[in-house]
Amino acid sequence: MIPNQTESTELNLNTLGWKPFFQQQLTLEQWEYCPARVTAVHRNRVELLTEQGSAEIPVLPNMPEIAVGDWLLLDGERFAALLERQSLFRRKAAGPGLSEQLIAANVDTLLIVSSLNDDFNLNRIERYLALAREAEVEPILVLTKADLCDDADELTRQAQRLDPLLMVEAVNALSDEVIERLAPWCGNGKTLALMGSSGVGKSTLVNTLMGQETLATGGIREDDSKGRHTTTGRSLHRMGQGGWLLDTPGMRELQLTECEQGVSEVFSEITQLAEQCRFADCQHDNEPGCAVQAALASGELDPRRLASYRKLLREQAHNSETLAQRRARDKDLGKMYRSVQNHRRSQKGNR
Ligand SMILES: Nc1nc2c(ncn2[C@@H]2O[C@H](COP(=O)(O)OP(=O)(O)OP(=O)(O)O)[C@@H](O)[C@H]2O)c(=O)[nH]1
Ligand SMILES: [Zn+2]
Repeated sequence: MIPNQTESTELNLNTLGWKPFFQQQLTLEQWEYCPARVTAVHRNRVELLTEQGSAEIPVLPNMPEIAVGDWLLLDGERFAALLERQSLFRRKAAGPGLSEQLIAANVDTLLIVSSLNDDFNLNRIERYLALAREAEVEPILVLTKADLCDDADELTRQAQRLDPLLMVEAVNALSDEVIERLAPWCGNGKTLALMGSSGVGKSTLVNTLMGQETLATGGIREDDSKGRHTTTGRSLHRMGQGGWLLDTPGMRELQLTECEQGVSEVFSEITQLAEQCRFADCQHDNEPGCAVQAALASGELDPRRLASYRKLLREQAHNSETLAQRRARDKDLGKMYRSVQNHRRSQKGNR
């Protein structure tokens, strides 16, 4: 594969998103290997970027499952190791097989995109926040269509109340001002992903953030020889300011699976109250000594928050059920194999 000119001249480990977290994982002998960032995962090959430019390796049966954004080590042109991930988005795979699907690895920041028109919905924002927390990625809330909204300030305040530490940016996604507002998360080596429902302005944001670089690197879409738009296989795109935009269809429509921890973190005030309930298994309905009900009664806790918390817990439980069941089965099977092996070993020993 011929390396793209722009890329090969600008790429180094820092611009690719390499961090001390990855460096620290290397064993002495691995210092000789070449670190490579995964830009696309296909059924039988993985596309990569190294300091030397684009590369490709085949997917072999003995390799671990690889996600876009992963860091690999190459021994020459061969896969040598997958480095531990700093963050990971995953979901239950579609179809009859109940396996997990890796969506995106080593994302630094998740842009939660929500528009300030009819789409504005605190419960939905909370769902995305739970996904970000579960994946251990810093969320930034981007409220689009500020130019079309009369009460942008009030809605921004409502969103900010979800979490005083959350970065909230109300923007016009069509304007270049966005580039400056989001610059802290788009710089050299930073990896960004975005999530949000249909029509909120995700593509618009992507186009604005990609800027001229879209043309320089091939970007999200390329014209084929007949002038038609074709989507390239690559899911990791260089932004105008040097960062990377990780954009896969799976990322945009991620569901809550096995997200209990993430949900608890987003609703930390409820989790903390629940610890003060008299009964450890309190359902916060009519039990005596329920701190959650007491906080509702005193006005300290917003009833919307409790309803949203319960809904998200139910949702994630429903989506995870089959996965959890499958895991339990695997565990039982593992136990059986081990006990059979132990039995065989002890029989051999007796001979
Ligand atoms: N005035 C204004 N229009 C916007 C803004 N953001 C998006 N739009 C418009 O809203 C429409 C939908 O935006 P898209 O970027 O296609 O939305 P999307 O989230 O990518 O939608 P899907 O592709 O369905 O997921 C387009 O017509 C945009 O031009 C904004 O901040 N201000
Ligand atoms: Zn309670």
